[in-house]
Amino acid sequence: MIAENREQTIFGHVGKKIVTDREIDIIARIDEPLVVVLGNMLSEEECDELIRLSADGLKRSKIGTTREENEVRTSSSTFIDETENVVVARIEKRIEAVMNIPIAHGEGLQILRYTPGQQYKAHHDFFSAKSNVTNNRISTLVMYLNDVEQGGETFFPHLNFSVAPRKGMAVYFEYFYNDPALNDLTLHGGAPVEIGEKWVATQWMRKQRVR
Ligand SMILES: O=C(O)CCC(=O)C(=O)O
Ligand SMILES: [Fe+2]
Repeated sequence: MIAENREQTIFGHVGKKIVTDREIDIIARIDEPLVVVLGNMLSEEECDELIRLSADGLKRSKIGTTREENEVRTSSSTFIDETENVVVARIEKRIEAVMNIPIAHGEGLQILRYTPGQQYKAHHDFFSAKSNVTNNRISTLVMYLNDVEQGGETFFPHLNFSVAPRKGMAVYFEYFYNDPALNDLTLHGGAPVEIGEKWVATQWMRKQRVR
């Protein structure tokens, strides 16, 4: 498809950098659906702080609206609700700038921890039409909080694309296109961790504010 015919995106950044309180690098992008690999999203200290804050709250992940334990995602997860924390507040400001949406549209940062063998099978982050969710998700930022020795890539099977986790880096994608086929192409998952652990922080944004 030629550029002029592209659908409008939420992420408005062009060029090599996004200047926030940090200079974030735009390392790679696929244009439709938009998938962007970002460098220097978080400092090492910020990654460590998010892991530290979540350590107490981690429990086996619950997914979907039924909150049943499920084999689609075998990692442990917790939501960070410490919005008072200065590090969390600073990161949320930066996320707003990168995702180009007020943080009030966000569900709160979710921290996931995968141990060897754990994975998140291919899924969409938006809820299907038949789920009757009115305020659906529209975009995702997955931030890598540590280096994984082997495995744990975020993969997009329809795009033949995958991102290897690297501490401080992130992958952004959006699925608010008029053309449902483009949204469907954002199918993605977290490949099984083979050696080491994998920690990520995910921010999902909704069409309307939630807080
Ligand atoms: O762990 C990953 O690489 C992907 C995480 C993910 O898909 C999500 O949190 O929605
Ligand atoms: Fe996801």
